[in-house]
Amino acid sequence: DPERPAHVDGSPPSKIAVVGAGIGGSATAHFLRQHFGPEVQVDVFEKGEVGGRLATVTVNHNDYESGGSIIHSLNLHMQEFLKHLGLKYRRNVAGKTAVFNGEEVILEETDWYLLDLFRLWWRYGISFIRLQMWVEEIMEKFMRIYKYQAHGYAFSSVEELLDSLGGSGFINMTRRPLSDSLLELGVSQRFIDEVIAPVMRVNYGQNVSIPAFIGAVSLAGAQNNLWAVEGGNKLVCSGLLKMANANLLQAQVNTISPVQSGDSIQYQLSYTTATGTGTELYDIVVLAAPLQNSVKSGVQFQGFAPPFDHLPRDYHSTVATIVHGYLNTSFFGFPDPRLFPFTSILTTETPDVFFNSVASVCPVNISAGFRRKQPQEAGVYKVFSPQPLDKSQLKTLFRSYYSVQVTEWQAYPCYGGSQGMPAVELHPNLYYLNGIEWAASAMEMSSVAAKNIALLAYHRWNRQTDMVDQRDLMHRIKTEL
Ligand SMILES: Cc1cc2nc3c(=O)[nH]c(=O)nc-3n(C[C@H](O)[C@H](O)[C@H](O)COP(=O)(O)OP(=O)(O)OC[C@H]3O[C@@H](n4cnc5c(N)ncnc54)[C@H](O)[C@@H]3O)c2cc1C
Ligand SMILES: CC(C)=CCC/C(C)=C/CC/C(C)=C/CSC[C@H](N)C(=O)O
Repeated sequence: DPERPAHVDGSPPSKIAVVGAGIGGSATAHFLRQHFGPEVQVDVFEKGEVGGRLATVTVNHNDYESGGSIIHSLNLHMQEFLKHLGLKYRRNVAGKTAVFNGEEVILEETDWYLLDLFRLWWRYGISFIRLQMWVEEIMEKFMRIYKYQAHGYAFSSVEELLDSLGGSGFINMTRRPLSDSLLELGVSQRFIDEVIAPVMRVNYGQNVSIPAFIGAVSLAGAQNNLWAVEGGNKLVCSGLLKMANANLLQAQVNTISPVQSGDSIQYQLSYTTATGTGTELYDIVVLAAPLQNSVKSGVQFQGFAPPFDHLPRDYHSTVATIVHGYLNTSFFGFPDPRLFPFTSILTTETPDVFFNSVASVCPVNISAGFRRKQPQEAGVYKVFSPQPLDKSQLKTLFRSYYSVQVTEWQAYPCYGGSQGMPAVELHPNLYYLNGIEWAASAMEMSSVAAKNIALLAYHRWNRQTDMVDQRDLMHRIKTEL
């Protein structure tokens, strides 16, 4: 690559910038430190709060997750972070889920696993077993990434990364509607409408025409082996920045422009802080914030055009409303709240249903002896909806309430369509992390992308082409010591 500056003398970079201190940017800072060593200066720019889409709100002296909340037991980067940081797991407190179609509860969990299985089989045939096997197989292939990354392999694009894990099957899954894949698998339309669609609504606020790959990730997020971080998931971000010995700059990056200096290229970042503006030069830059207009990162590129004709479609608005009050169980067909057995209600795709889900939520610090509130008591609930709830909608869901806190997120990509993934390499030493969200948006996906970019930046800097985009990695790593 003639454009790429040679660092054949082996000199390490002296300054690296990361834009964004969500889980993607914080994990990038951590992995960059691991790979480039203790000498390099790592500056992390954050215009808002450390954590980004990992955030909490306080209700009645307790904190609750308002953004990214659950982590899968096989999300190994997130697990590693916890171990390194000495943070603790917070397990999901068991509770029962039901599906509501706007008029009545059409599916409910019971206390008996066998009875639930029997009911599912009775209603949907063997759809749920087929589905479980499908998700397991995808998870198993996805987990190859940890081995590849442990061996130091990197990928120059999201497509290359997915291809190495699941071949063209994975790439096709990013382009094909979930419903088509499931019907082909033999999953019944009724199961799709009554189970799959409600899961897609609660997790990604979208319908079953989202691509099959993100659909599979969403289904993994509905399994029962989930956890969160005691004290709040955002603690991982602040912990990683500290462990990486990164300099956190409370500033909005406005422009990034390449500057030729001798044989090499550096990047000038211009930024705004609370007290003024500044510029700074870096050898390597990682952009760990979505670039779509609706997300308002505000970053402009000057002096070059990044290699996307146009960015894929926009981000999807999801509103998280945290209510402290009394659930109106009558609305779900249970006039006596003492007889309401559910902690989460999911909804089907029905025109009049104005919310995606409502669930009783636990605080991020669960003390010993914690118990969920009964529906006849005042409790804390999280409602996901595409639009902010108006007064009458709140009155429909709650008999009365003490407080309402609303967070409007530009939450995840608007999935669908067959656009490709945004590039990872925007310029020789300028990388973009959040393209991976177009395959699937989750904490672990940003962490996988962070490790990949740190490895890629390291190999590119040292011109180690044999560690990038290698084929047949399963076979190769078996033969490596
Ligand atoms: C409501 C909700 C629920 C979710 N639930 C889950 C879940 O249960 N499990 C799961 O795994 N995932 C979940 N997710 C998805 C998950 O939260 C995201 O995929 C993940 O947090 C993305 O992290 P990130 O660091 O890549 O991006 P972000 O968290 O968006 O971080 C980007 C950061 O960059 C900063 N920034 C932007 N522009 C600039 C600039 N110009 N200069 C400086 N800083 C800038 C932003 O302020 C932000 O802090 C959920 C998301 C939402 C919104
Ligand atoms: C990346 C892989 C392989 C698995 C991740 C599975 C996972 C944890 C998916 C979560 C998806 C997601 C965006 C959930 C949002 S809503 C979460 C929860 N129901 C809530 O109430 O906040």
